[in-house]
Amino acid sequence: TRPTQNAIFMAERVPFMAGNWKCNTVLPEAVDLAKAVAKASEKASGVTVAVCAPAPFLAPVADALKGTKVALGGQDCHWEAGGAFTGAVSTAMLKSVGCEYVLSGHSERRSIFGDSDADVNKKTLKILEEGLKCILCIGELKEERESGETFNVCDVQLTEGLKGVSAEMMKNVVIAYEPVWAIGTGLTATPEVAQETHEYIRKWFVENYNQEVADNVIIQYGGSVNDANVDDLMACPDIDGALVGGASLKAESFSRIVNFNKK
Ligand SMILES: O=C[C@H](O)COP(=O)(O)O
Repeated sequence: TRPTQNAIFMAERVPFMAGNWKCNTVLPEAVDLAKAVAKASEKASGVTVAVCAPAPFLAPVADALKGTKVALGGQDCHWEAGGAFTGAVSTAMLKSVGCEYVLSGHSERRSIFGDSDADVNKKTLKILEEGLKCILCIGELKEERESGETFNVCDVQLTEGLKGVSAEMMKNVVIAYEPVWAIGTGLTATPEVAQETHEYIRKWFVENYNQEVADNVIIQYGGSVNDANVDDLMACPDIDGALVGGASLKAESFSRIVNFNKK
């Protein structure tokens, strides 16, 4: 565990590694991958592990993960409880198949499927209302980084995404900082660049919530995390885990990520 600097609350943030399989795998591959992740996680101590599987495979993946330490997550949800919303997945559905986590505001949902900050907020609130944990994804585009807008983008996405989320509710929220220019590109942010934004995000929680929330909130980094860069990223004081896309599809790589070397 990694103690934070504030001695008053003695917060200890347990590193959290989540694989986001996105729109990949077919059923047998998904089940095999889940089993491999479960096996790799057996020997990993002091780390929380989850996989966000494609919606059609959540139930069989849940079966494959039963009795293991790997939690299950959904990749997206609708903000309505249910009804005539063809193609949508409700939080009740996700809960009923054994999900503990749901992603909200992943950059691909924002950019490809048009999720606005208001939509992301509604999804976040619904996930929490359902009693699930929300991984709220934020991050800037390449142009925004180049024009010095990174912190401003994070501020807006946090402010809008967390509207109506109390300090108490924050116990069930994880933040995933994913600079969009680093997702699936092989262009990982350097540990220094990632740490700078993570530190900004943690301070944002001091200013907009309180020190206790800031000390306890898990902030994952996402964007081309792999077996070669995970140790350096995890050595940064404000990086508490990773949201992993491509490398989570390879059992060997994700296994190495889950069993990162603590520096
Ligand atoms: O949700 C995961 C992120 O989008 C990162 O994807 P990536 O590891 O393939 O860059």
